[in-house]
Amino acid sequence: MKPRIALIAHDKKKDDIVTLAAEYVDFLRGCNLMATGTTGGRLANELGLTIERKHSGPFGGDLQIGAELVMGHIDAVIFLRDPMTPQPHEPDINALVRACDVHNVACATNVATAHLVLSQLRQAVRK
Ligand SMILES: O=C(CO)COP(=O)(O)O
Repeated sequence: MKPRIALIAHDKKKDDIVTLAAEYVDFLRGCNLMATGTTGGRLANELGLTIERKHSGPFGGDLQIGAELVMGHIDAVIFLRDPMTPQPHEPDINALVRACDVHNVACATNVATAHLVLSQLRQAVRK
């Protein structure tokens, strides 16, 4: 079965998520991808990935992805948060990360962990 991966990045981390996704683009093309609105737009436009785009994060996109996760529709979350900038929708961000912990879904919140998660998933698909 195709891995189902959610991709999210705060504004100052969007270049990082595009760079990260570019490194795994062949693998990601074979996944079912979901993203918050602006992140998904960049990944689609710049890498040609097919992604189900939810609302932008501050408008409920994190919550929409959280709801999908709670329903068992997501295998891993790559969520490059910006720890240096306050976000207006901090409760939504915390809700999504908490839902990952409640449901034991892998959640990478920085690039180093994202590499570990993506390379492991890619390896599992190759087997
Ligand atoms: O704010 C976000 C996550 O909390 C990301 O939303 P966008 O991808 O729409 O910028």
